[in-house]
Amino acid sequence: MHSNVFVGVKPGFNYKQHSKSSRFLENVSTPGLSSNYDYVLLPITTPRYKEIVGQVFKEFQNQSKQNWQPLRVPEPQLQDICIPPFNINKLDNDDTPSYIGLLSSWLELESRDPSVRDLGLKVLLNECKYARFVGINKLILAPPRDLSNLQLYGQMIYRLLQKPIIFTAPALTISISLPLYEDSDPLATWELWNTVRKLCEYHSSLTISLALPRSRTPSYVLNRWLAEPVSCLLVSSSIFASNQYAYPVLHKFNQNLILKFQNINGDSQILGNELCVILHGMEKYADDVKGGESAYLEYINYLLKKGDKILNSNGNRQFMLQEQSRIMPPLKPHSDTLLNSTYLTFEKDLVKYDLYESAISEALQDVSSQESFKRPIVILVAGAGRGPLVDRTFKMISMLFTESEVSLIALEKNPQAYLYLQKRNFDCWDNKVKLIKEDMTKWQIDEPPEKRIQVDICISELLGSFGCNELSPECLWSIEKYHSHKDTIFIPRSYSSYIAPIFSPLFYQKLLQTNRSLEAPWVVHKVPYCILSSKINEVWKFEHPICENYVGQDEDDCDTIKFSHSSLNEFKIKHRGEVHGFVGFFTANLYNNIFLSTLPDDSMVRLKSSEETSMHARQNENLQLIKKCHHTSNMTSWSPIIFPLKQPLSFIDDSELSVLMSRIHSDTEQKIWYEWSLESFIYLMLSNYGSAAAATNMTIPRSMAADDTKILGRNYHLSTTTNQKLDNQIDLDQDIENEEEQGFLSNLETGWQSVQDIHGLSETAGPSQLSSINRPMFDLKSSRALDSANGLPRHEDVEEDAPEVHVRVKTGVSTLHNVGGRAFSLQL
Ligand SMILES: C[S@@+](CC[C@H](N)C(=O)[O-])C[C@H]1O[C@@H](n2cnc3c(N)ncnc32)[C@H](O)[C@@H]1O
Repeated sequence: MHSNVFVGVKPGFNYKQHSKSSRFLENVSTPGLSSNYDYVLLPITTPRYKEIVGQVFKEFQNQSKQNWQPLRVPEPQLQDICIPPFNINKLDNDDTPSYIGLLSSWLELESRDPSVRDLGLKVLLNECKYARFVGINKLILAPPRDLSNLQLYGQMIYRLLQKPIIFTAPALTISISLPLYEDSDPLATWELWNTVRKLCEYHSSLTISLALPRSRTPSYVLNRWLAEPVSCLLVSSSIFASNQYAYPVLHKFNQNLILKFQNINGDSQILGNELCVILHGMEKYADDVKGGESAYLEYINYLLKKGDKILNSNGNRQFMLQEQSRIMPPLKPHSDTLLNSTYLTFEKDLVKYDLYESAISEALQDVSSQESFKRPIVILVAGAGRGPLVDRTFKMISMLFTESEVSLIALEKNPQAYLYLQKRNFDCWDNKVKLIKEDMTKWQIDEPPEKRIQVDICISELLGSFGCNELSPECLWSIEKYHSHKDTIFIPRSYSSYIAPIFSPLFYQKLLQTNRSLEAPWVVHKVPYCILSSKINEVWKFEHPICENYVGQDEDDCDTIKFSHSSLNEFKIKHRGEVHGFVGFFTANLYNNIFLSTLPDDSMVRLKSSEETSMHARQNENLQLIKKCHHTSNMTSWSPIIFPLKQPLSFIDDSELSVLMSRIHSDTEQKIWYEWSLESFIYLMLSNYGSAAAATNMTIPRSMAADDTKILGRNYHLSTTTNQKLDNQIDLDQDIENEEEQGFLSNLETGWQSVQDIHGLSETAGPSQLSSINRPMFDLKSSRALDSANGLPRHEDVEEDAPEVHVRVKTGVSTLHNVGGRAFSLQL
């Protein structure tokens, strides 16, 4: 099995020499290595094309002073192209590498001069046309140079994406190259990308190529990128260290970073987006490392193979299953008839049934030891499906009881599943199971109470991805009301639902693209998302029997009270971002200490406390019920559910999100549904309160502290190679064996340098024809007058000794989603 990550190289060559000799670059690509890589990254056009276009543009400018004419940009000629117009369509078994194209980086798509922008777009179109002709489908584009014009850049990209040359199948992918992060502001490059992507309305042909950093990536930055459509990882030879044998190796944090992308690659294939690791600059240090240029390639191939092995190991069942990523509507087993194939999928999850078996066994033992239970003990499997829980119960009963001591009933409303049960009863259970084809909410309800069957143990699995979303509470209430006594045991005896705000651009993009409702919950399988909060909140809990918990309630109100819940949840979020919705999980207590959990591993969960506890909790933070939870190991039955937001909501550093989640049970409308909404806040510390202008000592979130149009790092800001432990830093080194490193080969290169190298920007002058000679590339200076030490307004601007007031300021609010169940509801 292979993780499907490809390897690409950008060969080192001299553009000028190339343009003179007009040899195609494939002939100068590194000889003898082609079997080790799948792609060659090459510019579409040569510097000669730039010169010709520049000349045409000058003439256009001169001419249009007298007589305006539309700008005509010539298409590249044979001498202007780097990739040959032949031998491109590969045969299936051919392993000659394919091409990834580099679009011209000298264009100024964000220029304030409309004719410069127009020129840029026309050149890009010419290059895309040629790329399509030769069968290239992935093209890398340089980021904007000047962030103050980011909207203009985004506008040009969007115009390009609207052209049939891009979207006609097979669609071209335009991938913007960016450093994975910047030391000075780790989320700045993500923010740049996020702005462009939003301007382009989450266009599915727009992806990113990330230049790997030299230093350890903070985990919150990496997690953000792992949820994005990353098509290429750009690996500069300068980020390699050399091991004790002088071979080039990557630092462990970058090995692990590649492994994480490798793991998620299948998930990002929701876009058909395959990941490619592109090596560049190998020629630079070829003489300094053992094995020369090929050593880099061998190393990357070795790393990816090693990654495949780790991901295919026994502990990673999900990866082995290699299932396609999917977004599905939640099942409605109460009102719909499930398919045979759906049952088959349920039944593959042996872990779940093993846990049920343990719970059943413990419950049976408890019951058998209690005098209060009359014989025969009546056991009901409510919603038996094709019988996996009946199987397990039958097995336990046979071990613990004689035939006359127990009566086993399997109740199922699905007529086809019922046929299956009949066959199994005959084949496997000696016809000893009493089968009932009935809806459990209607079962014997019209019979006089003394004629209704009373059950001692009720076993069910009516749980959805959010716990209560397959109407387990309502269905089991019927059993409780009509068929239980005070000692009836319910398996599960309780289940809780949880939510957390998430960032999931791919999920949002897919819903937009496929015209699916942004107001309905969706079950997502292998769709990357990133939980934004440090905690996951329990929103409500159902316990069986239900009525014990409602002693003293008016019987008439009972249904509504039991099944409707509203929960207001607060989430603190440290780093700025974008919320696309809320992910939902559940845990269930089957019996005694036996639990199922779909919560992610190592999640910190804030448990729902009673009103009384939460009052104390407010007074004393330590009383908060926080617990570390894990996913039930290797349990595959449930994928998370996502409650989307119609409009993603942006928030800044140190924000607080307040989320309303409601479960509404309406007897009059005979349905249940969920509604949700969101508000965002920040806290400000104001002094001289009352004087609106005097906001001092503000706890300014980093994203506000600098002029947000110019927040990226300086002109090739030099990253420090410190290994200092940042908050939230990843430390994934445990499972990678130790490799001796003897320091980096060069100390001077950053992600920006890598992006510059990829586009050949260090070798060419700036776009001289377009009046920007000697201007720094990516001139992303911060412009606001800030105290350089702490990013706050300068001290002289701040009034001292003013009284301080903490203010909670609302920064955003969403609409209420799925009002009245208009997009999604469950029929009773
Ligand atoms: C999630 S499936 C589980 C089936 C089975 N226990 C298993 O583990 O494969 C839920 C089953 O309950 C049945 N079901 C749901 N609501 C029901 C109801 N009100 N009355 C009877 N059966 C119901 C469905 O038809 C389905 O077969």
